[in-house]
Amino acid sequence: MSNFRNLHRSILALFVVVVISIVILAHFSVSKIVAEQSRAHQRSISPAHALIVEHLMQPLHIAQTLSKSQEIKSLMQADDIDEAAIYNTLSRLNQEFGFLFFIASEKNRQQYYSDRTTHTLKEGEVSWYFKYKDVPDSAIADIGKWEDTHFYIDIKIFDDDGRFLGFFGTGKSLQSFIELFSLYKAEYGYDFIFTDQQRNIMLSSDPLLNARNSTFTNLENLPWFQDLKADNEAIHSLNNTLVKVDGHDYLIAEVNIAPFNWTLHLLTPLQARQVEISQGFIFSIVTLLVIIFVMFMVIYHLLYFFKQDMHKNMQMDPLTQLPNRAKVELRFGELQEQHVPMSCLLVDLDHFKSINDTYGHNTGDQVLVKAAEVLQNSIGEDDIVGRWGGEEFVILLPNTDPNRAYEVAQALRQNVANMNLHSDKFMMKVTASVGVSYSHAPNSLKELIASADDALYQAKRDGRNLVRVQLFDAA
Ligand SMILES: Nc1nc2c(ncn2[C@@H]2O[C@H](COP(=O)(O)OP(=O)(O)OP(=O)(O)O)[C@@H](O)[C@H]2O)c(=O)[nH]1
Repeated sequence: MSNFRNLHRSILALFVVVVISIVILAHFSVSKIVAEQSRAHQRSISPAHALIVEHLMQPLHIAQTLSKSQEIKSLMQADDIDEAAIYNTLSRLNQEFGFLFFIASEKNRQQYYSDRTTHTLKEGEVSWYFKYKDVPDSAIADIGKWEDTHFYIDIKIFDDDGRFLGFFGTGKSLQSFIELFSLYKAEYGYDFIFTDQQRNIMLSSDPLLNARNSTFTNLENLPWFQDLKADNEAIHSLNNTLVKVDGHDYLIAEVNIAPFNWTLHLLTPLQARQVEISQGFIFSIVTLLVIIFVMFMVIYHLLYFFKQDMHKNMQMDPLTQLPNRAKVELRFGELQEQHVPMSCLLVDLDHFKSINDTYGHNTGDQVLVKAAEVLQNSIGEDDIVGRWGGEEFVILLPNTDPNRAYEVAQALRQNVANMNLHSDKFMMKVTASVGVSYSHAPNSLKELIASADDALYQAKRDGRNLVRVQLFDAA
């Protein structure tokens, strides 16, 4: 019963451990996945912001700051435009900041670049100047100079009286953006698409989408946008939209670049993220399965040992720790199968009732334990001693003839009589009577015991503390 309680407790403890492990593991798995995702997101978004700040905002701010300088204003409002002075200023700025700078003068309708080239701003030939001149915005981002496509920031310059003097600005070769984007894409897998308000693609990490000879690709003409349109007529925002580009899933994040009235569409490839997440899940599930498997093995072994233990206990006499009747019968069966001839001894303590009555049941128990020990020590390794019931013990002596069995019985009777049972309170004398039977080929233990019992009865009748033999042979 106590074994069962122990097993019950162990299984309960294991169950609690499994549940706690699963909860902890689930918690750590989710945390790990979230952390991994946040890290990946951070790792890719931060450089995206850095890229926008460094390559779009910084030129804008530099151009805006420089456009407020008196030097630029003076050069542009002079009655006689000093071309040499303009070139000197622009090339000095170019050396200082590393960008291309330009001045587009309203006075003489000429555009001067820091590389000391000039363009005449003739209506009908140069569209941007006349297009942006009349718009209310003071800073405009544009793509132009088609033979070597550039990204331009055009800042309007006015004199102190508010008269329009032209544009001052910076430019950056589109090729340099393409190189930047491809580096970024190779490292983080993200795609960029910058669009203006009409969804014309101004810049993109896909070189095929960038403007060529004043022809812009419109975002709405892209196949994946067409697919979206098929499902949803009016698409105002693409933020958090899932799209399929060339058979791969992408998630779009939109970033508004207010100073240019542009929108950046950041396309996140989901496949890589899915792989990362599924790797995280697979790791967690494998760990979970390993834990469950280990727990299963522990429980399995626990049950196995419990069963062994139970089985052992079920075949043991709890008081004397000798095999009980069932175990003796089992051992007899094994010997019988091998046709082993054997002697059987039935040992009964004499007047045991009076021991109980005189000294109490506990002392009686101690006598039984002591007698069991003496009997065990009086027989050989291959012999079997068990408690047959009450104060009666059975001994099987395989391959032992009646003469030898008689000698063994006499010796153990003597040993019992010599048992040391003295204590401060009493001096006790215990003896045992022994009945011996023998069979060359025993048919059943019952018959063998019955003969030994007859012999034991004779021993009792003849005065106790005696050995009597009754031979028995199976027919
Ligand atoms: N202390 C104790 N006593 C037991 C146990 N099993 C049986 N007994 C007692 O053993 C006694 C056996 O008594 P009887 O069968 O009359 O035999 P006896 O007194 O030994 O007399 P004889 O066998 O004729 O010599 C009974 O009083 C039982 O209660 C046990 O496990 N512990």
